[in-house]
Amino acid sequence: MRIVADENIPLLDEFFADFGEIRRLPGRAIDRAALGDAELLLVRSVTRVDRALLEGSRIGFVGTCTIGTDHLDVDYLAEASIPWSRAPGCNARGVVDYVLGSLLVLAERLGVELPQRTYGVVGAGQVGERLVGMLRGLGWRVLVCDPPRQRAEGGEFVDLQQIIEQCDVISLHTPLLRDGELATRHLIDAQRLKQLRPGAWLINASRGEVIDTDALREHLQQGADLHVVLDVWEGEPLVDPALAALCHIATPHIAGYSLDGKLRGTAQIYQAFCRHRGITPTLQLESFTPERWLPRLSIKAGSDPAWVLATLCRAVYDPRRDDSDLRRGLGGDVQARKSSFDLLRKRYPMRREVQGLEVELIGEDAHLRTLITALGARVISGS
Ligand SMILES: NC(=O)c1ccc[n+]([C@@H]2O[C@H](COP(=O)([O-])OP(=O)(O)OC[C@H]3O[C@@H](n4cnc5c(N)ncnc54)[C@H](O)[C@@H]3O)[C@@H](O)[C@H]2O)c1
Ligand SMILES: O=C(O)[C@H](O)[C@H](O)COP(=O)(O)O
Repeated sequence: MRIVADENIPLLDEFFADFGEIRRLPGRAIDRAALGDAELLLVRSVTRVDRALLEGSRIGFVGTCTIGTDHLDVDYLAEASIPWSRAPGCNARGVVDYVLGSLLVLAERLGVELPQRTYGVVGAGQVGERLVGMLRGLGWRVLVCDPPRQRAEGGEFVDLQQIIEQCDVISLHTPLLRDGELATRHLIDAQRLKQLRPGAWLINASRGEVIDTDALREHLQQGADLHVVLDVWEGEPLVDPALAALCHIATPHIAGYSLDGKLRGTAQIYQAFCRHRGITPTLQLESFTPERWLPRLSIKAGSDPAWVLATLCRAVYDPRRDDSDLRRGLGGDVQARKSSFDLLRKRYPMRREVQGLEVELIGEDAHLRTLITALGARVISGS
């Protein structure tokens, strides 16, 4: 069997070489001609998988090693009876680390106490739910908007208008849905931007199109009292330099780019393909996951909780590095800027997740134990 795969999928040989010959290509270069007589297509989010790509091909299974599926024409895949799979939740924790890292940067820059703010999470699936759990675990006030879940479960959800009116920090975690009653394209539009609370923070690590970014740029250019973090952009890989200049943090769609998240994505698609073939999976992700360069930290009971929060998060990830890398690439012509965006993603340095970090707590401190646990790190009692 021949396999065509995005070259940015890690562990391709380890998980898929036994199934056939793998042709690796930049995701944006995978077209009908490149598929040839391949039967298995493995993509990430930058390959549009639709009729134009697949009609007349021999592709019998599509796996996307991502959470998002807006690059797949799932109606066409159903019509053509081509099974497909995605990797739910694979990099959700990385996105949570990104949001937390961004909150720390904004708090420091603006001189704000994070526990005093009201947080609004829009979309409470794999990413949003983890974020809500962490923020509430820290004892912070969080409102959650997720109409599909609200309909299915009832419970304590609010609508988007309440989030806009009551929250100081809004973090977007919906899928990109272009049509229908629940469409999320331009969910945050010019009108909603104007309704945000003065001094609000707006974080988007979902998909660029969830915000009307022309409206956002104009709003910021008019001097709006709004602080913005953008990981995702309308028109990627092209970033609007004028908008980036007005953001506190601007990054090249890497919120979920922890090594753990990427490896999980490949492993989940391997498992899905095994199921599709009726094969029992034999490979385990753990055998391919490298040791962490920083497996453990020690924290003394009685330490300042704000210091502990920042220390644990930044021991693992600080979005300012990615922000600075993106900004360096915004000066050239359109082609150079697109290449820079893609290159930053292709050569992304190894980053682990806060989850999995071991923290030795020296002495007993119930408050710090709760805080460390809320972050997803593992507390080990020290003497
Ligand atoms: N920047 C990154 O690196 C990165 C990484 C992972 C995921 N993402 C994006 O984040 C999105 C969310 O990821 P996830 O794993 O939580 O997805 P998910 O499918 O688990 O959850 C999405 C949630 O959004 C809710 N939702 C749908 N329409 C909504 C609406 N109109 N308003 C409010 N909520 C709505 C759904 O009910 C669901 O609970 C993905 O679809 C992907 O596009 C980005
Ligand atoms: O949907 C996802 O899983 C993320 O947005 C993912 O991290 C995107 O990364 P890409 O597939 O573009 O490498």
